[in-house]
Amino acid sequence: MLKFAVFLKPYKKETILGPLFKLIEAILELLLPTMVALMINHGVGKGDTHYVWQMGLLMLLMTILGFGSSLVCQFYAARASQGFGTTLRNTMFKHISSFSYADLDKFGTPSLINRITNDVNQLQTAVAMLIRLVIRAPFICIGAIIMSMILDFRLALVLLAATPVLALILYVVITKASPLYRLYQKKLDKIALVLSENLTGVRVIRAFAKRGAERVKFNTASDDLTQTAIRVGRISALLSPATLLVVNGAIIAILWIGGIHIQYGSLTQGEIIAFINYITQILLALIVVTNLIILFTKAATSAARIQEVLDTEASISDTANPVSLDQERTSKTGSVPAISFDHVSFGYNKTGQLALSDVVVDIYPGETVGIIGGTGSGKSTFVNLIPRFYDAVEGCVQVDGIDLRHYKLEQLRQKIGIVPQKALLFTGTIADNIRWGHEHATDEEVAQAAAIAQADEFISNLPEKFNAPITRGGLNLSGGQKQRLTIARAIVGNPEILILDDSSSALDFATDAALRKSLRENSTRMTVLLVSQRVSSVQHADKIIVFDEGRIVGIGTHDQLMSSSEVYQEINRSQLSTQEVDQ
Ligand SMILES: Nc1ncnc2c1ncn2[C@@H]1O[C@H](COP(=O)(O)OP(=O)(O)OP(=O)(O)O)[C@@H](O)[C@H]1O
Repeated sequence: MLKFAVFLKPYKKETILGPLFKLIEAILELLLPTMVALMINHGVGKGDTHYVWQMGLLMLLMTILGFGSSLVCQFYAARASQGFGTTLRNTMFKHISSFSYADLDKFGTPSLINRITNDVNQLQTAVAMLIRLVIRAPFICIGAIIMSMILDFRLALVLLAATPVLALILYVVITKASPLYRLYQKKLDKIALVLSENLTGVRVIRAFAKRGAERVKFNTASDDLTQTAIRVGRISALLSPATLLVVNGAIIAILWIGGIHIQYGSLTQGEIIAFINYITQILLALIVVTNLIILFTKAATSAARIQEVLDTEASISDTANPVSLDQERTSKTGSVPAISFDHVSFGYNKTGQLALSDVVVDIYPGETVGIIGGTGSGKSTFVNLIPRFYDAVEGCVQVDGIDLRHYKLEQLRQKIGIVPQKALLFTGTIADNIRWGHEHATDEEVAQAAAIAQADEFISNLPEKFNAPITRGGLNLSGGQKQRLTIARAIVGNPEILILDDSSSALDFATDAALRKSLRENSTRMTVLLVSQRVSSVQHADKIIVFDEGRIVGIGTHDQLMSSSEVYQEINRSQLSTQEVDQ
């Protein structure tokens, strides 16, 4: 947890002054029982009302001063802990943003959300408690023991004897509770996963009448979490009563021994009352300490989960010596392929099955290439390697004759416009969303991109046209409208390579054909990769790559493949009527 101290650096003042003010309060609190003893022995005992008033007033002043110090400490603690939480959250967010797809897959989105919210909150609370109580509680414990020793050393020994028993209880509880806290956080991740799947897939769940089954799934995950929480609670709940038992046992022993001392006149009544006050202070401080220990055990689990994220180096990052623009320009001359796959293999799981095996293909500048194959045959994986969303396990992928790993990621991705399979838009206007592809695009460029993407017609029917708002994720648009906007977003920046990953699946045949025609006319210098399951979408491409079980099983034009590739013929036979092919 010490590693996180760096996030408190900007709050040095608060972290130092906060506990100091709490210390002032603790010192004042420690003096009170001795003052009560003096008041009883010298004031009440001797009937000196003036002395009683004097001491009473002094005690009142000390209480007010203590209260003020406590308030200042609370203020500093809130400032430092909130600032700590914000900086940590921002750092995590920045770090997670650099993650590759593979890194994101490793943690899973729900777990990352839990870590950046729940776990950071846990640490934030721990920081606030650290400033407020971590010095105060042990100080009160030790201070009260010292003050009791000053009052009567033999009686204080009873308190000291109770200490190892308390330490043993703490040790047992912490060793038992720690693994359970880790388990608890994992179960919380599971709940987040079920919840996010349910909320994002609510339409599908309803359409398939799966609400009952999903409710059972959620209840099971929720019960599982509850059971773990109860196990954690049972163990943690032992701590306070066990502490109370030991300390109350010590109080009984002190009262008994103290009574004997009073009989023999070696202890005054005021002293025994002060003694009991000190024991109560110790007891309260010990309860705080035990709760702090529970809190810090939880925080340690959260800290480990956060550290795991921060320690994960982005598996895809910029090279130390990226290619210069000059090198890039020189490499483009001659007959260098725009994209080249040289014996590339790739698997999502290092030990698992390969999603791409020994892929060899060259795609030349300006070519329109269709990519076709059955579901799960590796089409999306193939195109996802080009913007370096994933790195090849074997072989090498090149763009303009340069290994992808030698590009600056930003430089590489600026060359590529990608339309993902799942059309996702962001809150804002239609124009804002299209400008994601080119921040400084003029209104004309935005309109032109929309026209190429066949989106102009539906946009012109909207009252606010390009300023029409898009709600979260593009919920207020149809699937086809969203797809057309994502296409406009990809082409507005006039990329050198345009990848359309099955992005016309929600378009009708006429719109799909119009889109392809308009792309052909407006992207003569662009290299276009058209992933599709429909033969009609790719049949006019300069060449078509056929995938089957992660391997390329055919490359050629539609006519060549119709006579040479069995897989292509089979796809063609199985899915399309002659009219569709001819469109
Ligand atoms: N993120 C992932 N993690 C693990 N395996 C994956 C992941 N994405 C895809 N796969 C697996 O890789 C293989 C190829 O998937 P890919 O998405 O490339 O196929 P596809 O041809 O694009 O299919 P579709 O046309 O259905 O989109 C499949 O077996 C799939 O299960």
